[in-house]
Amino acid sequence: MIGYDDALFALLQQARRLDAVSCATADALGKVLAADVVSPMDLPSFDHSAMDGYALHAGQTLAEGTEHAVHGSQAAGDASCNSQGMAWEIMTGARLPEGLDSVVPVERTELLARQDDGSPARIRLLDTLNPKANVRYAGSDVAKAAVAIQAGTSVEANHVMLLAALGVAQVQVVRPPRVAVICTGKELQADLAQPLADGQIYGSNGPYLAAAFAAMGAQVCCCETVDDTSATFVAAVQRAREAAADLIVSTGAVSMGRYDFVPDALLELGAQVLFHKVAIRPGKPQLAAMLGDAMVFALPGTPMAVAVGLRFFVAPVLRAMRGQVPERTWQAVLDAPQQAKGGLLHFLCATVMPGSDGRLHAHVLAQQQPFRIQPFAQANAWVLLSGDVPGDARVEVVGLQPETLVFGQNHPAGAR
Ligand SMILES: Nc1nc2c(c(=O)[nH]1)N[C@H]1C(S)=C(S)[C@@H](COP(=O)(O)OP(=O)(O)OC[C@H]3O[C@@H](n4cnc5c(N)ncnc54)[C@H](O)[C@@H]3O)O[C@H]1N2
Ligand code: MOO
Repeated sequence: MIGYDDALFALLQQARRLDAVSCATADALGKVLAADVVSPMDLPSFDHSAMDGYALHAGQTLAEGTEHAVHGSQAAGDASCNSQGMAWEIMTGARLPEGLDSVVPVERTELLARQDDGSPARIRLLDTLNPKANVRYAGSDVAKAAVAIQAGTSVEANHVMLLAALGVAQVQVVRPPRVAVICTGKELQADLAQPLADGQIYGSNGPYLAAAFAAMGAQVCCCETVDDTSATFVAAVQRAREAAADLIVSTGAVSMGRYDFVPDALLELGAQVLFHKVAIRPGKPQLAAMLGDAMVFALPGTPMAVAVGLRFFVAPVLRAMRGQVPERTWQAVLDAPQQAKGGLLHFLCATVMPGSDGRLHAHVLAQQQPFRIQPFAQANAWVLLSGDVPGDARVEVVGLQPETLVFGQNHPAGAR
């Protein structure tokens, strides 16, 4: 049976980079940059004041107590002007008059005389003033032609602020991957508004995958529930191919039972199987294949096998398809010993929080049979284990959702 690392390697070798498309900056949230954003201008674009006060030419330095005639006033939005070698009243954000190199805050001056219109005419410095004091220089944040944001960055609100400041109206982003979701099982009731018939269960894998893919910026082009026959599954796969799905993700019918037809159906369709069964828990019966250009993830139907398949197989492939570097894992200290069957990599739902010692601490949630969904709903992280470990051992952890680098706190404190 193939191990997790080899299975992931086989998948990543098949992952194709998605094309780039142009996108308005305002619509880029959650999309991944396909190319570096090169700054079209200096930011700030001109030298300006960081304080309300007076702009002066300090040269070397201006001594405390020196007096200066004030020639004019410069506010944010005013065009460039020549200082004519005198001091200027200046507002925060205003362009520095030519010939001046420093700003003294108004509260560090004494007003000695006013013009007839009440504007300042003469000031005295209460402190020594050094050149460059309280001036924000052009290009000191981002220089023109410098890389402002790197390709592979997932655009968040902080990036939108920088793009807007640079006047970047359009960015090149990776086109959203198209994903088809096919849930198998005649026991599944896909309509949550309907009562359950005898033997039925509500299908939770389909809504979960649709929500998780939407959160990952993928476009779910089909989401179908089919019965336990190969014919309906094959027809659904063909519809997914006609919809040009990049990924086809099925759940169920991939294990050892009489109705586990997915492996044979995929072979009949001409799929090239990359692996079937991986040394992990949960999710061992997982199968992955190539069907033409489409990657097929045939996940076991058990809900936690689906969650693991998405988090640890599909999500890394999506990152590679978008040109993103592999996600890193974090180290946390376990608060209690854990038993994990040797030879299998175990993925366990946990709450991970920073402790007062500055380290991350992981609490593995109780009752983690793969059919149980409640611990998943209470967790904020996954713990990776490959054998028995004592309490206080350091273990690898990742955020519960793909793309999360920090551990959210979207659960009540009582969940522990
Ligand atoms: N003899 C063996 N039996 C099983 C083995 C094995 O090695 N030998 N492996 C077990 C493991 S591990 C898993 S995981 C499951 C995987 O089975 P399938 O992929 O064939 O999945 P199903 O049998 O169709 O479903 C499993 C389970 O999940 C429920 N399910 C299915 N789809 C959904 C859905 N959309 N929403 C909610 N729940 C769903 C389904 O009703 C079953 O309870 O096989 C073990 N058996
Ligand atoms: O692979 Mo499983 O252990 O029932 O999810």
